Order: sequence, then structure tokens, then C-alpha cells
Amino acid sequence: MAYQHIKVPEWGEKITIKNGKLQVPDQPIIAFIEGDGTGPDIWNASQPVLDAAVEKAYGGQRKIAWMEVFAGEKANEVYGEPIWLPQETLDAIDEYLVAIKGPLTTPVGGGIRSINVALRQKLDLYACVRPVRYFEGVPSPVKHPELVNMIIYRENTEDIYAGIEWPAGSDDVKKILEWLRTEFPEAYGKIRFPDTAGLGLKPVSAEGTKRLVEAAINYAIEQDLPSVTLVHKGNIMKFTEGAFRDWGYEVAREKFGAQPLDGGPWHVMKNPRTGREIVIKDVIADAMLQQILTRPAEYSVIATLNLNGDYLSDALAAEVGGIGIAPGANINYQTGKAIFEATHGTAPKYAGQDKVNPSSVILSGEMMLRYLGWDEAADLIIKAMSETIKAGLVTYDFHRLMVAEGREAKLLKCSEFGQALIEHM
Ligand SMILES: NC(=O)C1=CN([C@@H]2O[C@H](COP(=O)(O)OP(=O)(O)OC[C@H]3O[C@@H](n4cnc5c(N)ncnc54)[C@H](OP(=O)(O)O)[C@@H]3O)[C@@H](O)[C@H]2O)C=CC1
Ligand SMILES: O=C(O)CCC(=O)C(=O)O
Ligand SMILES: [Mg+2]
Repeated sequence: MAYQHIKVPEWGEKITIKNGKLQVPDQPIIAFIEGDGTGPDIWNASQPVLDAAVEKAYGGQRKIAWMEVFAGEKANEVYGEPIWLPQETLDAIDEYLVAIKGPLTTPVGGGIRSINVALRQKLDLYACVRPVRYFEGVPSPVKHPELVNMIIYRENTEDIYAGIEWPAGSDDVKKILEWLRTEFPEAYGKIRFPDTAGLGLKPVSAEGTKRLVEAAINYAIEQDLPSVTLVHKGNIMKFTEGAFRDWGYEVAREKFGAQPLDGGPWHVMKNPRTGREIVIKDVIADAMLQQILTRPAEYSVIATLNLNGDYLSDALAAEVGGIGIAPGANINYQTGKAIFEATHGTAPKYAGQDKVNPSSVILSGEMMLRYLGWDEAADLIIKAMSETIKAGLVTYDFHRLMVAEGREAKLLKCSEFGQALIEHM
């Protein structure tokens, strides 16, 4: 496809998918979005780390051909008009399948909705996968951060993130309210202040739930993990969050032969690879937010709805050092399309200071390398991250906590931390 502003590298080949399996050439073309705010600082520190890991692991036999694609404020600059998410960015990811991105700004209130959410929805990247693991030496607000080892599978295309909302007082909300008043008077009667209410819809479907929960169970099978926990607020939102729980158990029964445990609702199944038991359980979302603090060792894979997953991923990240070190991926396992990205946002107050922690994007890159099947390069990044942090070489976010704890640490800039990782590979 010909692009207006995207320059396809002169070398490198496309990643493709065949019979559901990713076909990765030795020189794959991979799209990247630099991101807004601290995004450029982070990307400048991260790309050399990813390249160094690949170079070190494969001695030049493999190399990534980076292709910049645009979104957010940079897209406005490059296209010379207010385009936040150019169609050709979507087309390029559609064509080249794999991308990595920095954070993108989302203005609060009116104007454009989240570009991040739009990318996930338009490309149908239904699983937002956010692993939470502890690296020794990272300062943490909890006593036993090493017990936190979970991976969140957050549904990425539905829930209130679908963005179906009408503002209070608008003609549209008046139409919806009038329709409710005439067609569903009982429901209308439950709206406490109809004249000044904004309204939102929360779509949650069997299809959307089942494909997400299936991906979470598949991960537990692959990694031989003991449980998958469905997190929901089904006691209050019975036909959306409650249905998520019921459809989750249903897919466990239908696809994986799970059986109710002691009469249910929890289920148990056998891992077809190892024969070990996998418990499929559920916890209500508010209780889960305290369980991850009080009993983290009891949780492993978490499957949840979009908003719960958003809250949980920041809360869990805080236990292992914060969102500066919290990676993620948005994946469609059928089409193979995937965008790897940090859990955090643009941290605008630090933009251009070469200050923030680039680990979230670097570890998102580590997930990307593993997704490509380049485990040797991914392992080098984990090794470098462990050793660099253990050596007390850290960015401001860890440094301030370590100093407060009376520990020795050396404060590095964002780019210096990237270089330290390369030295520790
Ligand atoms: N996927 C994406 O692209 C996302 C985009 N956003 C968008 O980002 C913008 C800013 O959002 P905001 O709510 O301020 O959240 P941010 O995640 O951008 O920042 C909140 C705080 O988290 C800490 N933090 C964030 N990133 C890092 C990092 N790399 N290293 C160290 N600490 C970090 C900082 O803490 P401290 O102040 O304590 O130093 C920062 O002030 C909004 O427009 C939001 O919509 C938000 C989330 C995800
Ligand atoms: O796009 C945004 O503004 C928010 C996204 C977000 O918070 C997340 O992905 O965790
Ligand atoms: Mg978030």
C-alpha cells in the first residue's frame, strides 16, 4: 500500500499470519508510534535497548526494520491539520500486524476520545494483556512484593469504553430519556435526576467475553499456571458484569471441559499439556482490590472487563514499583495484530526532561520480542532489567523511594537507564 507520510523501510519484510500462526522473517518491519508528552524521551531510550538485545542474541542475523507511524500530537504536526489518528496509521498496522507505541494524550471532557482506546477498538485488539511481576530491589509500598505475580487479561473492546454516552441536557439525551419514559417507565423511574442526567451505555457480550476468557485460559495452559480468576461487579451489574462471570465459566466448560468445583460456582479443569489442575474462580471487583494487597499469592491469571482491568492494572503495578515498570500488549489472537504499549500515560509534567522510567515501554518491547518468538532477545532484556535494578541504577521514581528507605541508589536519566540496560545485557 502507498502511504502519504509513512516511510516504509527500504529493507525488511512483512510479518504475516498463516493458519493462525505468526510468520516472522529475520528482518521484520515493525511499526512504532513515539507517543506524546514523555513518549519521545521514552522511545529514544527504548529503541536502542530493543535493538541491542536482538543484536546480542542473534549476532546480526536478525534485525528489526522500524517504521514510524503517527498518532496524537505528532500526527497533527506531520499531517499539518488536526488529525489525531490518521487512517493510514491504522492501515499500516493492519498491513504489518505488529506495532509498539508510547503513550498518547487524551483530553478530558469534550474533543477527541482516547486515541489509545480507538486503536484497540478499530483494530479489534480484544485482549489487553498486562503482566505484573516483581524485580528484586525495586522499592515497593507492600511488605512482600515478591508474592505479586499476576497477568491481567483485560477485555479491550466493550464495556463503558465503547464510548456510548450522551451529555446532560443535550437533544440526544432528551430523546433517549423520552424513549425510556414511554417504553421502559420502570427503568426511567429509577433515574434519580432525569432532567440533569447524562447517560452512558455499557455493552458486554457473550462473544466479547468468551474470546477474552478463552485467551486467558490458554495462557494458563501454556504457562502451566494454577488458576484463572474472573473479576467482575456482577452483584450490582447483573446482566453485564454478572453475565461476564457466567459466560466465563461457560467457555471454561464448553472449550476446556471444566467442571463445577464442590457444586460451583468455581470450576476446575485439567491442563491438557501437563495434567495439572487449573481452578477457574471469580471474585467481585472491590474485594479483588483488597485481595491483591492481602493475599496476592493466591492469584495468577486474571480475566476481567475493560474498566476493572484499567483500575486493577494501575493498582497492581503500584505493588511492584509503579506504572513506570508496567508493560502491556493489545492482541487479537486470530488476526495476529498486536500493539505493545506501556500501562502509564504521557506524564506531561516530565515531558522533554529525559527523566521518567522507560521500563514500561522496554518491557512491552520484551513482550513483543516473545510474541515474535524471539525469546533469546527477550530473556536478555529481563536479565538486564534485573541486574541494573539490583545494582541500584534507577530513574527518579525508584530513586526517591529508595532514598526514603535509606537505601543506596544512583539516579539515572531516562536515556542513561536505557544505556545501563545495554551494558548489563
Ligand atoms: N495508553 C496510553 O497511552 C495512556 C494514556 N493516558 C493519557 O496520558 C495523559 C496523562 O495521564 P495521567 O492520568 O497523568 O497518568 P500518567 O500515567 O501519564 O501519569 C501519572 C503519574 O504516574 C507516574 N508515571 C507515569 N509514567 C511514568 C514513567 N514512565 N516513569 C515514572 N513514573 C511515571 C508519574 O508519577 P509522579 O507524579 O508520582 O512522579 C505521573 O505523574 C492523559 O491524557 C491520559 O489520558 C493515560 C493512561 C494510558
Ligand atoms: O487512553 C487513555 O487515556 C487511557 C488509557 C488507559 O488508562 C489504559 O490503557 O490503561
Ligand atoms: Mg489506565
